[in-house]
Amino acid sequence: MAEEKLNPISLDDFHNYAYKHLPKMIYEYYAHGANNNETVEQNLKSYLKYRIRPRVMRDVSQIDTSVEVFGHVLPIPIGIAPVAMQKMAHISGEIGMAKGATEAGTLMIVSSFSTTNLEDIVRENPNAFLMFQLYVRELELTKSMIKHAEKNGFKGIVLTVDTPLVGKRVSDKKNNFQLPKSLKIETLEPEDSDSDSDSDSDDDSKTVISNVSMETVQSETIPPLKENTTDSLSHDMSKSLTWEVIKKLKKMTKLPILLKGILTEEDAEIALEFGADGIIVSNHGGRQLDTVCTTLEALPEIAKVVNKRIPVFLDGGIRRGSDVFKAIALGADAVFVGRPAIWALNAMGAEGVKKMMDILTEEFRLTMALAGCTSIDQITPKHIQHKKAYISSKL
Ligand SMILES: Cc1cc2nc3c(=O)[nH]c(=O)nc-3n(C[C@H](O)[C@H](O)[C@H](O)COP(=O)(O)O)c2cc1C
Ligand SMILES: CCCCC(=O)C(=O)O
Repeated sequence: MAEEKLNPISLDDFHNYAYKHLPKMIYEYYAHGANNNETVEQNLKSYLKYRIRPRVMRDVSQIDTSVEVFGHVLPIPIGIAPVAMQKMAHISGEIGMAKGATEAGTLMIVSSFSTTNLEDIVRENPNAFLMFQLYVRELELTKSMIKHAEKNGFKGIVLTVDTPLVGKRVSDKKNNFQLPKSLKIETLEPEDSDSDSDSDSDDDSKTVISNVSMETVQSETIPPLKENTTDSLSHDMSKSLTWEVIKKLKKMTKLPILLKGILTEEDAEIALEFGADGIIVSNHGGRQLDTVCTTLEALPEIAKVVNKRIPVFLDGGIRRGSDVFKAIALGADAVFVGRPAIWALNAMGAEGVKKMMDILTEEFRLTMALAGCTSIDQITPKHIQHKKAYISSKL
């Protein structure tokens, strides 16, 4: 019997679909996090700890949800976070994701674990607004990945700073997670041509970008690349990153460099000192260190210390328009979604991604209207309150 076409009303509908249709190993790779999944759950729950303080009688007949991000006006303050290996979710993979994002008019960050090469993503989506997520590896490969992104018109480099080692992914170990053999990480091949590897004469091709020699890294009990487990796929990611890397990256590219995975005001301050162009407050969707603070909890101290000097974004647990509203009220310039985009891609390909963004946008627009805000800059900390403030000590 032909299956009925999904008619999603909320983001949960895409998730339910993916839960039913994806093989367990793939579903759990996408859905789960590190250790007990505590942070995965708390990321979601933290939005419910805040109540909206709506203002009324404000003529909300016209609502402007647009926002400017690095000189690009986006119709909505919601982009797509980098998620690895998207062809496991849908045959169209990163091409379908970029198509859905572009049709929604928004930005997609392509993972450096992309199962589609950058040329193909861009050829199929010439108008896409794309940034490239970087895991630092050996110097020449890192440089070549950045040049490759530049050559393909990417508009920013998103350096992930929370993954010197991959978190303990219990489900992946139980399921013996492997990228299916028919798929490949397409972004890890060094450029065959014009990587201007000899442009910086002080570079040593044997060095990882962060002081440790590649030979040292190889000798640190790194398993040979026989399998496509997350551990083997990540075997050459730098474990010795320090802040100095930002200076090195800035010499390699003029593109804005955003740091993804900042959770404290101390690190936000250092990020500014080292010239970061943007911060993404992220705990990697709960996949790295379990029981860290949720991103909504971390946001206010970071927004305060940054004080609008560079944009501050947030990802983690955004599932409803009211979540977007709360993150903006606490200081985010815009937010990103990870898993919801994967579930939507799985259910309906590019069309699903566009539909998911439309649903989230409509919920966000409605939240703005019912809270009395007609533009993003009208959303302030006064529009939300921690629920504790409403609960008397007797309750
Ligand atoms: C399956 C999966 C793969 C991910 N892959 C990457 C990645 O390659 N690089 C990265 O920086 N973050 C990666 N992330 C983290 C996301 O960019 C983002 O921080 C997180 O998914 C946000 O939480 P959400 O899924 O609740 O929206 C991944 C997340 C998931 C769920
Ligand atoms: C080795 C990491 C793989 C991609 C990733 O960042 C994730 O699965 O969270």
